[in-house]
Amino acid sequence: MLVPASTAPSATPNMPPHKRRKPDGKDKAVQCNSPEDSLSPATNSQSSVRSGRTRGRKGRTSRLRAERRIKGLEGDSCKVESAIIKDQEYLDFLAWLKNMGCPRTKLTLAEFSNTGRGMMATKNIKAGEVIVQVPERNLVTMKTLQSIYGARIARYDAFFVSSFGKKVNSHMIIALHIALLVQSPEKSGWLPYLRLLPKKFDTMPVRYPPELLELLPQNAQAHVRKQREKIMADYQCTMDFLHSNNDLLARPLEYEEYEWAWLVVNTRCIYLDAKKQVAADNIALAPMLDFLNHTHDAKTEGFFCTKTKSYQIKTLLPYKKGEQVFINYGPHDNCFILVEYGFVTPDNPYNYVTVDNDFAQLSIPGETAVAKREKMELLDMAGYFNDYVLHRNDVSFRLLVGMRLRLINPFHKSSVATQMAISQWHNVVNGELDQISAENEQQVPVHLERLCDAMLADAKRTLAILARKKTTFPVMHLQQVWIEARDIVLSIIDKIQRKETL
Ligand SMILES: C[S@@+](CC[C@H](N)C(=O)[O-])C[C@H]1O[C@@H](n2cnc3c(N)ncnc32)[C@H](O)[C@@H]1O
Repeated sequence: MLVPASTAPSATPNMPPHKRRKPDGKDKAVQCNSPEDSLSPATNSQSSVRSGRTRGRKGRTSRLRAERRIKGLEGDSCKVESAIIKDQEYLDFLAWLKNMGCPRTKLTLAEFSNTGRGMMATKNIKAGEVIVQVPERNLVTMKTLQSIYGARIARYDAFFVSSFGKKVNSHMIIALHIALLVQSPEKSGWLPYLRLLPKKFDTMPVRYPPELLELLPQNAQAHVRKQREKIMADYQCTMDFLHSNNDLLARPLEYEEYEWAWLVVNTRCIYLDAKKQVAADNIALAPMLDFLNHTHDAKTEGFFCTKTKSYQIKTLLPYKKGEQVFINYGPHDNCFILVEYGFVTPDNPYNYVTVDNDFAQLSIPGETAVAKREKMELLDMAGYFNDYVLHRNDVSFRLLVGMRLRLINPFHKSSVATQMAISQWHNVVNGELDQISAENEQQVPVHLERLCDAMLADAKRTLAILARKKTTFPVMHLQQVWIEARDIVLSIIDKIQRKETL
Protein backbone atom coordinates (compact mmCIF):
# COMPACT_ATOMS: atom_id res chain seq x y z
CA MET A 1 0.00 0.00 0.00
CA LEU A 2 1.16 3.51 -0.68
CA VAL A 3 1.19 5.97 2.19
CA PRO A 4 1.22 9.46 0.75
CA ALA A 5 2.14 11.03 4.05
CA SER A 6 4.88 13.48 4.81
CA THR A 7 7.53 11.27 6.33
CA ALA A 8 10.74 12.40 4.77
CA PRO A 9 13.20 14.86 6.21
CA SER A 10 14.83 16.35 3.13
CA ALA A 11 13.45 19.03 0.89
CA THR A 12 14.91 17.89 -2.41
CA PRO A 13 12.99 15.66 -4.76
CA ASN A 14 15.03 12.57 -5.43
CA MET A 15 16.40 12.82 -8.93
CA PRO A 16 19.17 10.25 -8.96
CA PRO A 17 21.56 11.48 -11.53
CA HIS A 18 22.22 8.82 -14.06
CA LYS A 19 20.83 6.74 -16.79
CA ARG A 20 19.11 3.43 -16.89
CA ARG A 21 19.45 1.21 -19.88
CA LYS A 22 16.93 -1.33 -20.97
CA PRO A 23 17.97 -4.94 -20.39
CA ASP A 24 19.05 -5.17 -23.99
CA GLY A 25 21.76 -2.67 -23.09
CA LYS A 26 20.62 0.09 -25.46
CA ASP A 27 21.94 3.33 -24.12
CA LYS A 28 19.09 5.75 -24.62
CA ALA A 29 16.04 7.05 -22.88
CA VAL A 30 13.31 4.46 -22.95
CA GLN A 31 10.37 5.29 -25.15
CA CYS A 32 7.27 3.80 -23.67
CA ASN A 33 5.01 2.21 -26.18
CA SER A 34 3.02 -0.10 -24.01
CA PRO A 35 2.44 -0.63 -20.34
CA GLU A 36 4.50 -3.79 -20.67
CA ASP A 37 7.47 -1.77 -21.79
CA SER A 38 7.03 0.67 -19.02
CA LEU A 39 6.51 -1.97 -16.49
CA SER A 40 10.01 -2.55 -15.48
CA PRO A 41 10.42 -0.42 -12.43
CA ALA A 42 14.04 0.43 -12.45
CA THR A 43 16.51 1.96 -10.18
CA ASN A 44 19.18 4.09 -11.68
CA SER A 45 21.39 1.13 -11.00
CA GLN A 46 20.10 -0.65 -13.95
CA SER A 47 21.97 0.97 -16.77
CA SER A 48 25.35 0.45 -15.33
CA VAL A 49 25.10 -3.23 -14.69
CA ARG A 50 23.71 -3.77 -18.13
CA SER A 51 26.41 -1.93 -19.86
CA GLY A 52 29.14 -2.58 -17.32
CA ARG A 53 28.72 -6.38 -17.48
CA THR A 54 29.81 -6.55 -13.86
CA ARG A 55 31.69 -9.80 -13.56
CA GLY A 56 34.14 -11.11 -11.01
CA ARG A 57 36.84 -11.18 -13.64
CA LYS A 58 36.74 -7.40 -14.07
CA GLY A 59 39.37 -5.29 -12.36
CA ARG A 60 38.79 -3.87 -8.86
CA THR A 61 38.36 -0.28 -10.06
CA SER A 62 35.88 -1.28 -12.70
CA ARG A 63 33.97 -3.44 -10.19
CA LEU A 64 33.86 -0.63 -7.62
CA ARG A 65 32.69 1.81 -10.27
CA ALA A 66 29.92 -0.55 -11.31
CA GLU A 67 28.89 -0.92 -7.67
CA ARG A 68 28.84 2.83 -7.18
CA ARG A 69 26.50 3.03 -10.14
CA ILE A 70 24.26 0.29 -8.70
CA LYS A 71 23.99 2.30 -5.52
CA GLY A 72 23.23 5.48 -7.42
CA LEU A 73 26.41 7.16 -6.29
CA GLU A 74 28.13 7.73 -9.58
CA GLY A 75 28.19 10.62 -11.92
CA ASP A 76 26.43 13.81 -10.89
CA SER A 77 27.16 14.78 -14.47
CA CYS A 78 24.73 12.12 -15.73
CA LYS A 79 21.27 13.63 -16.09
CA VAL A 80 17.99 11.80 -15.71
CA GLU A 81 16.50 11.45 -19.14
CA SER A 82 12.77 11.54 -19.69
CA ALA A 83 10.26 11.21 -22.47
CA ILE A 84 6.63 12.30 -22.22
CA ILE A 85 4.20 9.50 -23.03
CA LYS A 86 1.48 10.76 -25.34
CA ASP A 87 0.22 7.61 -26.99
CA GLN A 88 -3.43 6.88 -27.77
CA GLU A 89 -3.84 4.82 -24.61
CA TYR A 90 -2.81 7.74 -22.43
CA LEU A 91 -4.95 10.20 -24.38
CA ASP A 92 -7.93 7.87 -23.93
CA PHE A 93 -7.14 7.69 -20.21
CA LEU A 94 -7.06 11.50 -19.97
CA ALA A 95 -10.41 11.74 -21.77
CA TRP A 96 -11.80 9.10 -19.38
CA LEU A 97 -10.55 11.06 -16.35
CA LYS A 98 -12.17 14.23 -17.72
CA ASN A 99 -15.44 12.34 -18.19
CA MET A 100 -15.27 11.12 -14.61
CA GLY A 101 -14.93 14.72 -13.41
CA CYS A 102 -11.23 14.68 -12.50
CA PRO A 103 -9.81 18.19 -12.56
CA ARG A 104 -6.81 18.84 -14.82
CA THR A 105 -3.43 18.57 -13.15
CA LYS A 106 0.05 19.91 -13.74
CA LEU A 107 1.22 16.31 -14.24
CA THR A 108 1.72 14.18 -17.30
CA LEU A 109 2.78 10.57 -17.76
CA ALA A 110 6.43 10.15 -18.73
CA GLU A 111 9.16 7.55 -18.90
CA PHE A 112 12.21 8.35 -16.76
CA SER A 113 15.62 6.80 -17.22
CA ASN A 114 16.05 6.26 -13.47
CA THR A 115 12.64 5.02 -12.33
CA GLY A 116 10.67 3.87 -15.35
CA ARG A 117 7.17 5.28 -15.92
CA GLY A 118 6.04 8.06 -13.57
CA MET A 119 4.54 11.56 -13.49
CA MET A 120 6.28 14.70 -14.76
CA ALA A 121 5.48 18.31 -13.83
CA THR A 122 4.19 20.15 -16.91
CA LYS A 123 4.53 23.51 -15.11
CA ASN A 124 6.38 24.69 -12.02
CA ILE A 125 4.62 23.43 -8.90
CA LYS A 126 4.78 25.39 -5.65
CA ALA A 127 5.17 23.85 -2.20
CA GLY A 128 1.69 23.51 -0.72
CA GLU A 129 -0.07 22.95 -4.07
CA VAL A 130 -2.54 20.12 -4.51
CA ILE A 131 -1.06 17.95 -7.27
CA VAL A 132 -3.79 15.34 -7.74
CA GLN A 133 -7.49 15.20 -6.91
CA VAL A 134 -9.35 11.94 -7.35
CA PRO A 135 -13.15 12.35 -7.04
CA GLU A 136 -14.86 9.90 -4.72
CA ARG A 137 -16.69 8.25 -7.63
CA ASN A 138 -13.32 7.40 -9.15
CA LEU A 139 -11.97 5.73 -6.02
CA VAL A 140 -12.27 1.97 -5.77
CA THR A 141 -12.98 1.34 -2.08
CA MET A 142 -14.93 -1.19 -0.06
CA LYS A 143 -17.73 1.41 0.10
CA THR A 144 -17.94 1.83 -3.68
CA LEU A 145 -17.79 -1.92 -4.19
CA GLN A 146 -20.61 -2.44 -1.72
CA SER A 147 -22.74 -0.28 -3.98
CA ILE A 148 -21.84 -2.51 -6.96
CA TYR A 149 -21.95 -5.96 -5.37
CA GLY A 150 -24.24 -4.98 -2.46
CA ALA A 151 -25.86 -7.95 -0.82
CA ARG A 152 -23.33 -10.39 -2.28
CA ILE A 153 -20.51 -8.89 -0.21
CA ALA A 154 -22.71 -8.49 2.86
CA ARG A 155 -23.73 -12.17 2.63
CA TYR A 156 -20.15 -13.34 2.21
CA ASP A 157 -18.99 -11.05 4.99
CA ALA A 158 -21.56 -12.57 7.34
CA PHE A 159 -20.41 -16.08 6.33
CA PHE A 160 -16.78 -15.04 6.86
CA VAL A 161 -17.41 -13.56 10.29
CA SER A 162 -19.30 -16.66 11.40
CA SER A 163 -16.67 -19.07 10.00
CA PHE A 164 -13.43 -17.22 10.77
CA GLY A 165 -14.44 -14.55 13.27
CA LYS A 166 -13.21 -11.70 11.08
CA LYS A 167 -14.47 -9.50 8.26
CA VAL A 168 -13.52 -10.11 4.63
CA ASN A 169 -10.44 -8.03 3.86
CA SER A 170 -10.79 -5.21 1.37
CA HIS A 171 -7.54 -6.08 -0.42
CA MET A 172 -9.13 -9.37 -1.45
CA ILE A 173 -12.38 -7.78 -2.64
CA ILE A 174 -10.71 -4.93 -4.57
CA ALA A 175 -8.42 -7.47 -6.24
CA LEU A 176 -11.44 -9.56 -7.22
CA HIS A 177 -13.13 -6.46 -8.61
CA ILE A 178 -10.09 -5.64 -10.76
CA ALA A 179 -9.91 -9.24 -11.97
CA LEU A 180 -13.61 -9.12 -12.90
CA LEU A 181 -13.19 -5.79 -14.75
CA VAL A 182 -10.34 -7.32 -16.74
CA GLN A 183 -12.54 -10.29 -17.69
CA SER A 184 -15.05 -7.93 -19.32
CA PRO A 185 -13.08 -4.74 -19.98
CA GLU A 186 -15.37 -3.22 -22.62
CA LYS A 187 -18.45 -3.59 -20.43
CA SER A 188 -16.65 -2.26 -17.36
CA GLY A 189 -16.31 1.37 -18.45
CA TRP A 190 -12.80 1.25 -16.99
CA LEU A 191 -10.95 0.10 -20.11
CA PRO A 192 -8.79 3.24 -20.50
CA TYR A 193 -7.46 2.76 -16.97
CA LEU A 194 -7.09 -1.02 -17.24
CA ARG A 195 -5.05 -0.64 -20.42
CA LEU A 196 -2.43 1.39 -18.53
CA LEU A 197 -1.98 -1.10 -15.72
CA PRO A 198 1.21 -3.19 -15.61
CA LYS A 199 0.93 -6.33 -17.71
CA LYS A 200 3.18 -8.38 -15.43
CA PHE A 201 4.98 -8.18 -12.13
CA ASP A 202 8.19 -9.99 -12.91
CA THR A 203 10.30 -7.70 -10.73
CA MET A 204 8.24 -8.65 -7.66
CA PRO A 205 10.13 -11.32 -5.66
CA VAL A 206 6.91 -13.31 -5.23
CA ARG A 207 7.21 -13.93 -9.00
CA TYR A 208 10.94 -14.77 -8.90
CA PRO A 209 11.99 -18.27 -9.99
CA PRO A 210 13.19 -20.38 -6.98
CA GLU A 211 16.88 -20.00 -7.89
CA LEU A 212 16.58 -16.20 -7.50
CA LEU A 213 14.28 -16.33 -4.51
CA GLU A 214 16.91 -18.21 -2.53
CA LEU A 215 19.37 -15.38 -3.17
CA LEU A 216 17.24 -12.86 -1.27
CA PRO A 217 18.34 -12.02 2.27
CA GLN A 218 16.68 -14.39 4.78
CA ASN A 219 14.25 -11.83 6.19
CA ALA A 220 13.09 -10.89 2.70
CA GLN A 221 12.59 -14.58 1.86
CA ALA A 222 10.35 -14.91 4.92
CA HIS A 223 8.46 -11.76 3.84
CA VAL A 224 7.89 -13.26 0.36
CA ARG A 225 6.65 -16.54 1.87
CA LYS A 226 4.11 -14.64 3.98
CA GLN A 227 2.99 -12.60 0.98
CA ARG A 228 2.56 -15.74 -1.12
CA GLU A 229 0.54 -17.42 1.66
CA LYS A 230 -1.66 -14.32 1.85
CA ILE A 231 -2.30 -14.28 -1.89
CA MET A 232 -3.12 -17.99 -1.85
CA ALA A 233 -5.45 -17.61 1.16
CA ASP A 234 -7.21 -14.65 -0.49
CA TYR A 235 -7.54 -16.65 -3.72
CA GLN A 236 -9.11 -19.55 -1.79
CA CYS A 237 -11.63 -17.19 -0.13
CA THR A 238 -12.33 -15.57 -3.48
CA MET A 239 -13.02 -18.98 -5.03
CA ASP A 240 -15.38 -19.70 -2.13
CA PHE A 241 -17.18 -16.42 -2.76
CA LEU A 242 -17.40 -17.09 -6.49
CA HIS A 243 -18.80 -20.53 -5.84
CA SER A 244 -22.14 -18.94 -5.00
CA ASN A 245 -21.64 -15.88 -7.26
CA ASN A 246 -20.58 -17.64 -10.42
CA ASP A 247 -22.65 -15.33 -12.62
CA LEU A 248 -20.09 -12.53 -12.04
CA LEU A 249 -17.48 -14.43 -14.04
CA ALA A 250 -17.01 -14.32 -17.81
CA ARG A 251 -14.67 -17.34 -17.48
CA PRO A 252 -13.10 -19.31 -14.62
CA LEU A 253 -10.73 -17.17 -12.55
CA GLU A 254 -7.23 -18.67 -12.70
CA TYR A 255 -4.75 -18.22 -9.83
CA GLU A 256 -2.36 -16.25 -12.06
CA GLU A 257 -5.11 -13.79 -12.99
CA TYR A 258 -6.02 -13.27 -9.36
CA GLU A 259 -2.39 -12.93 -8.30
CA TRP A 260 -1.91 -10.20 -10.92
CA ALA A 261 -4.95 -8.30 -9.63
CA TRP A 262 -3.80 -8.77 -6.02
CA LEU A 263 -0.41 -7.28 -6.93
CA VAL A 264 -2.09 -4.36 -8.69
CA VAL A 265 -3.83 -3.58 -5.40
CA ASN A 266 -0.66 -4.16 -3.37
CA THR A 267 1.52 -1.88 -5.45
CA ARG A 268 -1.02 0.86 -6.27
CA CYS A 269 -3.58 1.22 -3.47
CA ILE A 270 -3.38 3.98 -0.88
CA TYR A 271 -4.42 4.07 2.74
CA LEU A 272 -7.19 6.68 2.88
CA ASP A 273 -6.22 7.36 6.46
CA ALA A 274 -2.44 7.09 6.55
CA LYS A 275 -2.40 6.94 10.35
CA LYS A 276 -4.55 3.84 10.32
CA GLN A 277 -2.43 1.41 8.32
CA VAL A 278 -4.79 -1.53 8.25
CA ALA A 279 -6.50 -2.57 5.08
CA ALA A 280 -10.04 -3.02 6.44
CA ASP A 281 -12.25 -0.39 4.77
CA ASN A 282 -9.27 1.94 4.57
CA ILE A 283 -7.68 1.21 1.21
CA ALA A 284 -8.48 2.66 -2.17
CA LEU A 285 -7.35 2.41 -5.73
CA ALA A 286 -7.09 5.98 -7.01
CA PRO A 287 -6.55 6.19 -10.77
CA MET A 288 -4.05 8.89 -11.77
CA LEU A 289 -2.59 9.21 -8.28
CA ASP A 290 -1.31 5.65 -8.70
CA PHE A 291 1.09 6.71 -11.45
CA LEU A 292 3.24 8.59 -8.92
CA ASN A 293 6.51 6.89 -8.06
CA HIS A 294 8.22 6.74 -4.68
CA THR A 295 11.20 8.44 -3.22
CA HIS A 296 12.08 8.55 0.47
CA ASP A 297 12.58 12.28 0.43
CA ALA A 298 9.27 13.29 -1.13
CA LYS A 299 7.07 15.23 1.23
CA THR A 300 3.37 15.06 0.59
CA GLU A 301 0.08 15.05 2.45
CA GLY A 302 -2.80 12.84 1.40
CA PHE A 303 -6.31 13.56 2.67
CA PHE A 304 -9.95 13.29 1.75
CA CYS A 305 -11.38 16.78 1.12
CA THR A 306 -15.04 16.83 2.15
CA LYS A 307 -15.60 20.12 0.26
CA THR A 308 -14.55 18.77 -3.15
CA LYS A 309 -15.46 15.19 -2.23
CA SER A 310 -12.14 14.02 -3.54
CA TYR A 311 -8.93 12.42 -2.30
CA GLN A 312 -6.13 14.92 -2.69
CA ILE A 313 -2.37 14.90 -2.57
CA LYS A 314 -0.61 18.07 -1.62
CA THR A 315 3.13 18.40 -2.16
CA LEU A 316 5.11 20.15 0.53
CA LEU A 317 8.05 20.51 -1.85
CA PRO A 318 8.25 22.58 -5.04
CA TYR A 319 8.94 20.96 -8.42
CA LYS A 320 10.25 22.51 -11.61
CA LYS A 321 8.61 21.95 -14.97
CA GLY A 322 10.05 18.74 -16.46
CA GLU A 323 10.97 17.13 -13.12
CA GLN A 324 9.50 13.87 -11.93
CA VAL A 325 6.97 14.40 -9.13
CA PHE A 326 7.10 11.81 -6.37
CA ILE A 327 5.17 10.69 -3.34
CA ASN A 328 6.55 8.77 -0.38
CA TYR A 329 5.25 5.22 0.10
CA GLY A 330 6.59 5.18 3.66
CA PRO A 331 9.85 4.89 5.60
CA HIS A 332 10.88 1.51 4.21
CA ASP A 333 14.25 -0.16 3.66
CA ASN A 334 15.09 -1.57 0.24
CA CYS A 335 14.30 -5.20 1.14
CA PHE A 336 10.77 -4.20 2.11
CA ILE A 337 10.34 -2.00 -0.97
CA LEU A 338 11.61 -4.82 -3.17
CA VAL A 339 9.17 -7.38 -1.76
CA GLU A 340 6.15 -5.07 -1.65
CA TYR A 341 6.73 -3.01 -4.82
CA GLY A 342 9.40 -4.73 -6.92
CA PHE A 343 12.06 -2.03 -7.03
CA VAL A 344 14.88 -0.57 -4.94
CA THR A 345 15.97 3.03 -4.45
CA PRO A 346 19.45 4.52 -4.28
CA ASP A 347 20.79 5.92 -1.00
CA ASN A 348 17.91 4.63 1.07
CA PRO A 349 18.49 5.86 4.64
CA TYR A 350 16.16 3.18 6.06
CA ASN A 351 18.34 0.23 5.03
CA TYR A 352 19.44 -2.26 7.66
CA VAL A 353 20.70 -5.85 7.82
CA THR A 354 18.98 -8.67 9.73
CA VAL A 355 21.41 -11.13 11.32
CA ASP A 356 19.03 -13.57 13.07
CA ASN A 357 20.46 -16.60 11.27
CA ASP A 358 24.06 -15.60 11.86
CA PHE A 359 23.26 -15.03 15.54
CA ALA A 360 21.67 -18.47 15.82
CA GLN A 361 24.59 -20.10 14.03
CA LEU A 362 27.33 -18.22 15.88
CA SER A 363 29.46 -20.66 17.85
CA ILE A 364 30.61 -19.26 21.17
CA PRO A 365 33.62 -20.99 22.73
CA GLY A 366 32.57 -22.96 25.79
CA GLU A 367 28.83 -22.75 25.05
CA THR A 368 27.13 -26.16 25.09
CA ALA A 369 24.14 -27.00 22.88
CA VAL A 370 21.94 -27.21 26.00
CA ALA A 371 23.13 -23.80 27.22
CA LYS A 372 22.48 -22.29 23.81
CA ARG A 373 18.93 -23.67 23.71
CA GLU A 374 18.21 -22.44 27.24
CA LYS A 375 19.52 -18.97 26.37
CA MET A 376 17.31 -18.84 23.26
CA GLU A 377 14.33 -19.78 25.47
CA LEU A 378 15.26 -17.04 27.91
CA LEU A 379 15.48 -14.53 25.09
CA ASP A 380 12.09 -15.64 23.84
CA MET A 381 10.50 -15.31 27.30
CA ALA A 382 11.97 -11.84 27.71
CA GLY A 383 10.69 -10.78 24.26
CA TYR A 384 14.19 -10.50 22.78
CA PHE A 385 14.30 -13.48 20.43
CA ASN A 386 15.23 -12.47 16.86
CA ASP A 387 14.89 -9.17 14.97
CA TYR A 388 18.60 -8.58 15.49
CA VAL A 389 19.71 -5.86 13.10
CA LEU A 390 22.70 -3.81 12.05
CA HIS A 391 22.27 -0.23 10.88
CA ARG A 392 25.03 1.71 9.18
CA ASN A 393 26.02 3.44 12.42
CA ASP A 394 24.87 1.13 15.18
CA VAL A 395 23.64 -2.30 16.13
CA SER A 396 20.18 -2.86 17.57
CA PHE A 397 19.74 -2.95 21.33
CA ARG A 398 18.10 -6.36 20.86
CA LEU A 399 21.29 -7.75 19.35
CA LEU A 400 23.38 -6.42 22.25
CA VAL A 401 20.89 -7.97 24.67
CA GLY A 402 21.15 -11.33 22.87
CA MET A 403 24.93 -11.22 22.63
CA ARG A 404 25.40 -10.40 26.32
CA LEU A 405 23.33 -13.43 27.25
CA ARG A 406 25.16 -15.70 24.82
CA LEU A 407 28.41 -14.61 26.43
CA ILE A 408 27.49 -15.82 29.90
CA ASN A 409 29.74 -18.88 30.02
CA PRO A 410 29.87 -21.37 31.64
CA PHE A 411 26.06 -21.51 31.78
CA HIS A 412 24.45 -24.10 34.08
CA LYS A 413 20.94 -22.99 34.83
CA SER A 414 20.89 -24.73 38.20
CA SER A 415 24.11 -23.09 39.43
CA VAL A 416 24.01 -20.05 41.69
CA ALA A 417 26.64 -18.23 39.61
CA THR A 418 24.55 -18.62 36.42
CA GLN A 419 21.36 -17.53 38.21
CA MET A 420 23.16 -14.42 39.44
CA ALA A 421 24.47 -13.67 35.95
CA ILE A 422 20.96 -14.11 34.50
CA SER A 423 19.53 -11.74 37.06
CA GLN A 424 22.24 -9.19 36.21
CA TRP A 425 21.45 -9.67 32.54
CA HIS A 426 17.78 -8.81 33.30
CA ASN A 427 18.98 -5.70 35.13
CA VAL A 428 21.07 -4.64 32.13
CA VAL A 429 18.08 -5.20 29.83
CA ASN A 430 15.93 -3.04 32.10
CA GLY A 431 18.58 -0.33 32.23
CA GLU A 432 19.23 -0.79 35.93
CA LEU A 433 22.80 -1.96 35.36
CA ASP A 434 25.36 -0.99 32.69
CA GLN A 435 26.93 -4.38 32.28
CA ILE A 436 26.81 -7.97 33.48
CA SER A 437 30.56 -7.92 34.08
CA ALA A 438 33.57 -6.14 32.58
CA GLU A 439 34.63 -9.38 30.90
CA ASN A 440 31.19 -9.99 29.39
CA GLU A 441 31.10 -6.44 28.03
CA GLN A 442 34.60 -6.73 26.53
CA GLN A 443 33.62 -9.90 24.72
CA VAL A 444 30.57 -8.30 23.03
CA PRO A 445 32.43 -6.45 20.22
CA VAL A 446 34.73 -9.44 19.66
CA HIS A 447 31.81 -11.74 18.92
CA LEU A 448 29.85 -9.06 17.08
CA GLU A 449 32.80 -8.81 14.73
CA ARG A 450 32.75 -12.59 14.23
CA LEU A 451 29.04 -12.37 13.47
CA CYS A 452 29.71 -9.52 11.01
CA ASP A 453 32.42 -11.62 9.35
CA ALA A 454 29.92 -14.44 8.81
CA MET A 455 27.38 -12.02 7.33
CA LEU A 456 30.08 -10.46 5.16
CA ALA A 457 31.07 -13.86 3.81
CA ASP A 458 27.39 -14.48 3.01
CA ALA A 459 27.12 -11.18 1.14
CA LYS A 460 30.31 -11.83 -0.84
CA ARG A 461 29.26 -15.38 -1.71
CA THR A 462 25.85 -14.21 -2.92
CA LEU A 463 27.32 -11.32 -4.92
CA ALA A 464 29.71 -13.76 -6.60
CA ILE A 465 26.76 -15.99 -7.59
CA LEU A 466 24.81 -12.98 -8.87
CA ALA A 467 27.78 -11.74 -10.90
CA ARG A 468 27.66 -15.00 -12.88
CA LYS A 469 23.96 -14.61 -13.71
CA LYS A 470 22.46 -13.06 -16.79
CA THR A 471 21.73 -9.41 -16.04
CA THR A 472 18.05 -8.82 -15.49
CA PHE A 473 16.25 -6.29 -13.31
CA PRO A 474 15.70 -8.82 -10.47
CA VAL A 475 19.41 -9.72 -10.56
CA MET A 476 20.35 -6.04 -10.37
CA HIS A 477 17.94 -5.45 -7.52
CA LEU A 478 19.46 -8.39 -5.64
CA GLN A 479 22.94 -7.08 -6.33
CA GLN A 480 21.97 -3.74 -4.92
CA VAL A 481 20.49 -5.10 -1.68
CA TRP A 482 23.54 -7.31 -1.10
CA ILE A 483 26.01 -4.51 -1.82
CA GLU A 484 24.11 -2.34 0.64
CA ALA A 485 24.10 -5.14 3.22
CA ARG A 486 27.82 -5.73 2.72
CA ASP A 487 28.56 -2.03 3.17
CA ILE A 488 26.51 -1.79 6.35
CA VAL A 489 28.39 -4.79 7.77
CA LEU A 490 31.73 -3.26 6.74
CA SER A 491 30.87 0.01 8.46
CA ILE A 492 30.05 -1.86 11.70
CA ILE A 493 33.31 -3.84 11.49
CA ASP A 494 35.11 -0.55 11.02
CA LYS A 495 33.43 0.92 14.10
CA ILE A 496 34.34 -2.15 16.15
CA GLN A 497 37.95 -1.98 15.02
CA ARG A 498 38.08 1.72 15.89
CA LYS A 499 36.63 0.77 19.30
CA GLU A 500 33.71 3.17 18.81
CA THR A 501 30.56 2.80 20.87
CA LEU A 502 27.96 0.67 19.14
C1 LIG B 1 1.94 3.22 -7.63
S1 LIG B 1 2.83 2.53 -8.93
C2 LIG B 1 3.61 3.94 -9.62
C3 LIG B 1 3.45 4.03 -11.12
C4 LIG B 1 4.14 2.98 -11.93
N1 LIG B 1 5.55 3.35 -12.12
C5 LIG B 1 3.48 2.79 -13.28
O1 LIG B 1 4.13 3.00 -14.30
O2 LIG B 1 2.33 2.40 -13.32
C6 LIG B 1 4.04 1.69 -8.03
C7 LIG B 1 5.04 0.96 -8.88
O3 LIG B 1 5.87 1.89 -9.55
C8 LIG B 1 7.21 1.45 -9.58
N2 LIG B 1 8.02 2.44 -8.83
C9 LIG B 1 7.58 3.33 -7.91
N3 LIG B 1 8.58 4.12 -7.47
C10 LIG B 1 9.69 3.71 -8.13
C11 LIG B 1 11.06 4.14 -8.10
N4 LIG B 1 11.49 5.13 -7.31
N5 LIG B 1 11.92 3.49 -8.91
C12 LIG B 1 11.52 2.49 -9.71
N6 LIG B 1 10.25 2.04 -9.77
C13 LIG B 1 9.34 2.65 -8.99
C14 LIG B 1 7.21 0.07 -8.95
O4 LIG B 1 7.03 -0.86 -9.98
C15 LIG B 1 5.99 0.10 -8.08
O5 LIG B 1 5.45 -1.17 -7.86
